[in-house]
Formats: sequence, structure tokens, C-alpha cells
Amino acid sequence: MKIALLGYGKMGKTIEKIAIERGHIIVLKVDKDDTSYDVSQADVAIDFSIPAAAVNNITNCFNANVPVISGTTGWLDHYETMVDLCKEKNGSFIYSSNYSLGVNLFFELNKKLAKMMSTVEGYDVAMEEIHHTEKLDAPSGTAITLAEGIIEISDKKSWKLDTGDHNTICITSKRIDKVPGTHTVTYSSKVDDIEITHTAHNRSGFALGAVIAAEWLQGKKGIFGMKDVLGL
Ligand SMILES: NC(=O)C1=CN([C@@H]2O[C@H](COP(=O)(O)OP(=O)(O)OC[C@H]3O[C@@H](n4cnc5c(N)ncnc54)[C@H](OP(=O)(O)O)[C@@H]3O)[C@@H](O)[C@H]2O)C=CC1
Ligand SMILES: O=C(O)C1=N[C@H](C(=O)O)C[C@H](O)C1
Repeated sequence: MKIALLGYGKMGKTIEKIAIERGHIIVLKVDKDDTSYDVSQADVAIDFSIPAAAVNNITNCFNANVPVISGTTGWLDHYETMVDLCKEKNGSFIYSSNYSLGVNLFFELNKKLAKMMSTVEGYDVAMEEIHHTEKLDAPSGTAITLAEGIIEISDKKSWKLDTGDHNTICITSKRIDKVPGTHTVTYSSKVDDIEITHTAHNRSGFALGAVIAAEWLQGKKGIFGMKDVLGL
């Protein structure tokens, strides 16, 4: 596949390495100063840029009829607009807050645990995410997906950063040195805690998942998620 990398930072560079190992060619690398670029030569574009650039990058791909894998987090207020544009342009689109196989299994485990916990009394749920100090958004996209998974099943109505109550899941965000991404969901009662944690050791799992998603999207039209890609 001919791949365009929209965002050539920590993730863009890791994706480049894995894509080349899997026999793909990088035909375009877009960074902050590349304001006008032509993505139309690519079979697929992979966007890991910054929250403020994601909508513009995804729009450029739909306008050029190029399938797009979106990994950037922190722009989801505009997700429905991008879905509508994808439908209007008959495009191909995958967004996932986290492309790693491990986290996608963790998303399923989180929902199973939430279902189990909804049958007992005395526990309250909270979440913690830890990332490197360069991260621009908080809470992480992955923490938001985990919270949405719990909200689907429990009597929690929403999530909030650093605060919570009976109706709200408290998500605590910590920023420490070079941590690639750690997410913990904790159910606490007066007598014990139940915790599940996913710890990324590096960025290779995210990058491999994004390349696998790009391969999977070839020849498909519509809007998909990693659940579709992984058959979960
Ligand atoms: N879904 C997932 O699985 C994962 C998602 N992420 C998300 O991916 C995003 C990128 O993460 P990461 O690589 O660690 O961050 P980096 O800061 O290392 O990289 C972001 C890159 O985007 C560049 N950039 C800035 N403006 C634009 C623009 N207009 N168009 C294209 N690129 C631009 C930056 O350039 P410059 O440095 O010059 O400003 C930088 O090189 C984040 O939103 C992060 O949360 C990260 C890991 C996994
Ligand atoms: O910025 C990061 O680094 C990461 N961002 C994603 C998120 O916001 O959930 C995924 C991963 O945790 C790493």
C-alpha cells in the first residue's frame, strides 16, 4: 500500500517503521509546517497529528477520496461532522482512541466487568490514566472510551476530569516523564478494591494496530471501528 502519514511525530515515526517492515511504501509525510499537501497519491492516510489539525486532515482525505485511519485524540466534539462528511463523500473511515490489540481486549474486559459490577451493591468506579508530559489532551481518548463503555452498562451518566459523584465517573489524569500509556479502572468498596490495568510498554502496539487497520480498510467503504477490524 502507498501510505500518507499525517503527523510525523512519535507515532508517525513508529508507524513508518512498522509499515515498511510489512512491505508498504510511505509516499507522503505531513508535519506542522506542511499546510497544503496532496494526499491523492496515497492508497490510505494515517492521521496521528494534534487535536487542532485532525478535522482538517480527515476532511482533506475525504475530499481526495483517500481512506483514512484516524488515531489523533482530543477532537471528538467534531466526530459526527466527520461521519456525515464521510457518508456524503462515500468515503472510508476508521477512528479508534487506541489501536493496540491489548487495549481493544481491555475495552471488552471493561464492559464485561461493568456488567458484573452492575449486579452488586457497595462499589463505586473511578479511573486513572498516566501518559508522558508531551500529551496535549486530558483525559486520554482511551479513558473516554473506557468511561463510555461503563456508562452504556451502569447507572453512571457521564465522566468528569478529576472529580466525580454518584452519577459521574471521576477520571484522574497524570503526566509523568515518558510513560507511553497506562489505564486503570478501579471499583472500590468499604472492604476492598477490584482493579484492572492495561500498561503499554512502548508505542509499537498502537502503531501495528493502525497499520493492520489500514490494510483491513482497503477496498471497503463506510465507517468502522477496531472492533470490526479485530472481529471482537
Ligand atoms: N489511537 C491511538 O492508538 C493512539 C493515539 N495517539 C494520539 O496520536 C496523536 C499523536 O501522538 P504522538 O505521535 O505521540 O504526538 P507527537 O507530538 O509526537 O506528534 C504529533 C505530530 O503532529 C505534527 N503536527 C502538528 N500540526 C500538524 C498538522 N497541521 N498536520 C499534521 N501534523 C501536524 C507535530 O508537528 P510539530 O512537532 O512540528 O508540532 C508532531 O510531529 C495524539 O493525539 C495522541 O493522543 C497516540 C498514540 C496511540
Ligand atoms: O498521547 C498518547 O501517547 C496516547 N494517546 C491515546 C489516548 O489518548 O488514549 C492512546 C494511548 O494511550 C497513547
